[in-house]
Amino acid sequence: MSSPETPKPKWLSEPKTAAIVGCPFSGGQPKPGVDQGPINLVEAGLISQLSELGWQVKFDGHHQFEEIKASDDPPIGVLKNPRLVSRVTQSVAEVVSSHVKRGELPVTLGGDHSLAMGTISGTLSQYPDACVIWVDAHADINTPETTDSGNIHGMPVSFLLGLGSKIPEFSWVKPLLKPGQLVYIGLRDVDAGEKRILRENGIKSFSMHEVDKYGIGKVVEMALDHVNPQRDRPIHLSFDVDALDPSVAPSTGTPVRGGLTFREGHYICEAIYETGLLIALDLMEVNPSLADDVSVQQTVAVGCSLVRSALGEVLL
Ligand SMILES: NC(=[NH2+])NCCC[C@H](N)C(=O)O
Ligand SMILES: [Mn+2]
Ligand SMILES: [Mn+2]
Repeated sequence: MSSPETPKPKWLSEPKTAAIVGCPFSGGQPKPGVDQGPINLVEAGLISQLSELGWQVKFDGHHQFEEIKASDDPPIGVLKNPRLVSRVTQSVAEVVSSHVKRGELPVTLGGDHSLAMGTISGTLSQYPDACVIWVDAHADINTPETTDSGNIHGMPVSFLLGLGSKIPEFSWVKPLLKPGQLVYIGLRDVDAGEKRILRENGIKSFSMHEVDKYGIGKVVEMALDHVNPQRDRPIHLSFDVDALDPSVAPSTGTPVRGGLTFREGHYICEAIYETGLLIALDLMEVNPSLADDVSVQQTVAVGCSLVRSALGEVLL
């Protein structure tokens, strides 16, 4: 493959360093267990796997988030666990920002996808014109007005874009993301209100329909052409493991059939690595308490291999 041609990353320091940000957090959705995702990914050997790829790996342990008792965190409107999600994602934003600032590549392991409110805020605070490639079955762009579930993992993108009513609890989230900086791949379960938001804001998305129609190679190229036409902007890749088909990654909270194959998921990561522009990576929504042991192992292994692909593992 093309490892010799991979451009030297302009934004990463030498020796190239990956900073693992383990986020055992489940407050953005109702199913327990997703907080164990990062613990399982690290136990499966992710750190040594990345070292073998030639990265210095920094891991300061999984983040300990302050706890807020459910009774102290009643819903704000329909938003569930709002204070907890706000405080956790704010602290994640600070950690990610400090790694990006030092030229380290933060690899944030979720945990649920509300965490991306923090990771992307952190990246954009250092590189305001970075682009975001969001790989997911879902658009996670509900506002407090459109959400049916009240689960904040279905809303981080709208907060980052500054859409919807302003919730004082989340006033730390600055609307740093502009619609043209964002592109989706893998969508197939998008709520009616979200479809309207995507349309009204002209947000580019490649659903599974386009993946079927054009093939993943062309889709990634078109996605990059949209957010990064000159291939000169840093990239934040936010990968929700439920983008993969449930037959590939069964242990996740909101599986949707008809997803990316094993290779399509890895191809996205490989192609983004090849740009030499990746500065931050999220791997979210691995939930080891859902499904049987074999499925859990399979999902954790796929999670590790997606991260390896994004950090330069090649087939040949
Ligand atoms: N990160 C995820 N898995 N999000 C699923 C979101 C599902 C649904 N659209 C909601 O807003 O509740
Ligand atoms: Mn999802
Ligand atoms: Mn998601």
